[in-house]
This record gives sequence, C-alpha cells and structure tokens, in this order.
Amino acid sequence: MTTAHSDSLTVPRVLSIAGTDPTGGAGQAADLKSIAAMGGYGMNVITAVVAQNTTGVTDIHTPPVEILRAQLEAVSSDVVLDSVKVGMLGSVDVIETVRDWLADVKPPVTVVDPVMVATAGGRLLRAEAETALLSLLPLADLITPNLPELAVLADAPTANTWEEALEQGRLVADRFGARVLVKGGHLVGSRTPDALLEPGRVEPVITLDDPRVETSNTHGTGCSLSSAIATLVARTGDWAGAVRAARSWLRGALEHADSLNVGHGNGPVHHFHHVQHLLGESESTERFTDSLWRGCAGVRGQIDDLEFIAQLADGSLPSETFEWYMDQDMQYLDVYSRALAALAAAAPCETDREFFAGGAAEVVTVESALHRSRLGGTQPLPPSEVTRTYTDFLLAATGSEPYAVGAAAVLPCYWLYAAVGSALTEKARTAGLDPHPYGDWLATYDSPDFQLATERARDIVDRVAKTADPATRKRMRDAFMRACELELRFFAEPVRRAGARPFAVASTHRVV
Ligand SMILES: Nc1ncnc2c1ncn2[C@@H]1O[C@H](COP(=O)(O)OP(=O)(O)O)[C@@H](O)[C@H]1O
Ligand SMILES: Cc1ncc(COP(=O)(O)O)c(N)n1
Repeated sequence: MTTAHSDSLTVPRVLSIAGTDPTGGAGQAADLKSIAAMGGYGMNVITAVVAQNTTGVTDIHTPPVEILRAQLEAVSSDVVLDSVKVGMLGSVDVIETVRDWLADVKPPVTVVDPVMVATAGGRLLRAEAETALLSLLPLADLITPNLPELAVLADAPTANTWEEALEQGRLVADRFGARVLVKGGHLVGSRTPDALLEPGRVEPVITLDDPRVETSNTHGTGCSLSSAIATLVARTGDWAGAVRAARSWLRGALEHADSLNVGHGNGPVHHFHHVQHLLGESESTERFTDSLWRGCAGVRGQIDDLEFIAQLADGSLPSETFEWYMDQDMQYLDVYSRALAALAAAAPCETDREFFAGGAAEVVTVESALHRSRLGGTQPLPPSEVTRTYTDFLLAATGSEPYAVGAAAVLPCYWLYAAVGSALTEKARTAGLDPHPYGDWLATYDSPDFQLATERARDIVDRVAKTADPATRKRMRDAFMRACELELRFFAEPVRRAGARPFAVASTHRVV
C-alpha cells in the first residue's frame, strides 16, 4: 500500500476510477479536467468504455475485471494517492473489484459519485448491480448522488421537494456512515440548492443555494463536481470549504458552457472558463469590441460619406427618399425585434435575457410607432433586396448560430446607429434648422437610453468573447463585419432607389 496524506499538499494526486465519454464532457474526461482545473494532478483507471455523446448512450463495453484490477494496482503500487474519486462502475464484478481495492489501499479521501443514469439518458449501472453498489458505499468519505440516485440509495421514490431530499440524505448518511452531498440539480424550479450532510447530524454542515444557470449544457456536472471536491479536500481537509469552492467554480463552468458549442444535445460545461483570459486574444487588455470597431473603420467612413447621411443632417433629404427609407426600416425593425427575442431565448443568464427581451419590446413599441406615425398608415412596400438580405442574415445569426455570434451580429444595429445618431445630431445642430425635418428620428438614436443600450450590448459581446474559442471569435468578427456592411448598404439604398415608386407621403413630418 502506498497511500499517504500530507498536510501541505500543493498539487494533490487524484485518481479517477470511472467510465469514458468520447465527447469529453462526462466520466473520465470530466474528472481529469476538473481535477486539473482545481490544481490537482489527475490519473485515471477505466471501468467501462462507453459509446456516448451529448444526446445519449449507445453502447457500453466493460473490459475484463482482470484488466481493471491490473490498472488499479499499476497506479497504487507506484503513486502516492491523495484522493480517489469513484464514478461509473456499471456491473457487479467491477463494483466488487473496486471495493476490494479501496478496502486494501484505504485512500485518505474517497468520494463516490454513485452514477446510475447519464444526464442525456441511458443506464450506466446495471439494475442488478444497485445492491452491490451499496456494499461499496461505507468505504466512501463522501457520496454525491443526484436525486434519482439518492432515492435508490434511500430505497424511496425520487424526492419532489428539497425537504424530502434532505430527509433521504440524512437516512443515506446514517445508513452508510458517510457524508452525503444532496444535490438539487434535478429539482423543478429556478433554484439549485446543495447541502452537505454528515452521519448522525440533522442539520446540514453547509447549504448553498443559487439561481439555476439557464443552460441545457449540463452534461457531466455531477462527475465534475465530485472530482473537484475530491481534489480540493485533498488540499485543505476542509469539506465544507471544498464543496463551496467546487460549486462556485462549477457555476462559472455552467455559465460559460454555451460558449463551447460541443454537440447537439446536453453539451458539456466549460471546465477551464476561469483561465480562458490567459489565452490568445483575450490576453490583451483591449476590449474585443474595440478591435471590432477598428475593423469596421472603413465601413464607418463610407457611411459618413453617404449622400443620404449628408442630406439627413442638413435637412435637404427629399421627403420621398426618407419615406422609402422609413418603410424599409420598419420592415427591418419587425424582423430585428424577432432576432432580439431569439437572443433573449438563447441568453445564458437572466441579465442578458432581460436586456434582449427589453430591446425586442422597445423596438416594437417605440421605434415602430415612430415609423408608423411617419408613414401615416401607408401600405408597406415589398422589402428591397438589401432589406431582405439583412433580415435573413440576422434571423440566421440569432436563430441558428451560437449566442455569442448572434450577439455580435446585432451589435452594429446598436452601435452604428448610436454613432450615426450622435454625429448626425451634431451636424444637424450646425445646420441651424428649427424644427429640423428629421429631428425626431435623430433624437431616437442620439438619446441617452439608446447610447446606454449600445454600451450594454457591447459589454455582452465583450463578456461572451472572453470565453469563446478562437473559431467562435472569428465567427463573431465575421458576423459583426457582415452586419456593418449590410448597414452601409441599407443606408445607401434609399438614395439609390429614390423614385422607384411614388410615395403617398404622410401629411406631416412632426412626430411627438
Ligand atoms: N442549471 C444549473 N444551474 C446551476 N447549477 C446546476 C445546474 N445544473 C446542475 N447544477 C449543479 O451541478 C451539480 C450536479 O448537478 P445534478 O444535476 O444534481 O447532478 P448529476 O449531474 O449527477 O445528475 C449540483 O451542484 C447542481 O446544483
Ligand atoms: C462514463 C460516464 N460517467 C458518468 C456519467 C454521468 O454524467 P453526469 O455527470 O452528467 O450525470 C456519464 N454520462 N458517463
């Protein structure tokens, strides 16, 4: 036996005994990433080769137990183990082999995640092996069941409430003489409480509760949390502290999960979200959006030089041209509002959701109202080819691309308009017209509210860019640039098309 525990561990040696996931989100892969993310040295012994991805489990091969035993002995005969995390075991033979090895080696820390079913669906523990698993649990220092697994261990129906879950947790802790982390991830509702229970103690050692992170990318959360705790506790010996720190890290991993874009089902969490800023582009102190803005300098110059802009500023733009523009812009805004709503639906957090949902509503109520009153109820024209191209692009970017790309695609509509709005207002002031024929339109885009919304849209794009991989950042850049070019064409089109169809011009240009 070659285990030992040192009080001053800087890099604990942590062994994961678990099954595989070729898509890298759960099982062994999640364990090794989590151990490394928590500053441990990860090792792995494979219990089962699992054909699975983010949508489910298709096949499982269990290697002969002799090879499992040989793997376990290969590690423990050579390496001092500071902590062991046990995940998927799968069959009775495997459970017995691991149990005997644990009883012999007695690692200083043993965390058992009693894996039974994958998040995406698919049994990972044979039904007949559930009883055998019970014989291994007394060797655990901590058991981390999800609610269905807790119910099996407590021999009760799956808990529907947090109180029921705690009751089952107490029972399981006492029954196996081990700490139990009761996890509320499977509860219905907007909160995700976890509580650490100790045998013989009614009140939890610690209860932590946070709003649910709104993502469907939760593949491997249980594996990741248990490995992270196994690593942290080996370093500090403090169970409550380890649970708190692991949970907080996992929360960040869930918050950044959508930036990974792995698979079509329940994707993995971003284990290294906390070090992403040390890599590549995000190393620079420059904001990502600063580089986007620099990248579109040419397009901005071309917009500034447009006849449409010059005439808007000095008030000489023919009213028919403006009406044509307004007609197309109203059609654009209808779709734009839907694009913002799609972003709200895809938003990874409440703040972003609120921002985009608010934007979607604002576009409909305020801006469309301005347009409608300007157009005086005339029948809309068919969308021009430019309008159609731009709206199709926005719908695709916000509906089918990752959230980060969609957010970058809508940014020019805030930012270029805010910039054009301020510049035009300034120029219009020097034109000295009172009232300015297009003053109401200019005021909408130069308003402090719109400028603030632009800042917030930038912040969102900067934030999501920080954790986006290089390929996604490139797509964000491309989407931003494409939208800028379409903005330019959109501004150029009215003068080009002026006179294409006579307008029933609204009787007044004054709008309140
Ligand atoms: N959407 C979510 N937001 C925040 N925390 C979550 C979310 N989903 C899971 N968790 C947390 O991840 C951990 C593991 O989740 P759980 O779903 O209970 O286990 P398992 O992955 O084993 O089924 C728990 O700490 C749980 O609170
Ligand atoms: C090999 C293996 N082990 C465990 C899980 C459970 O994953 P989750 O943490 O999402 O419950 C899994 N899908 N595959």
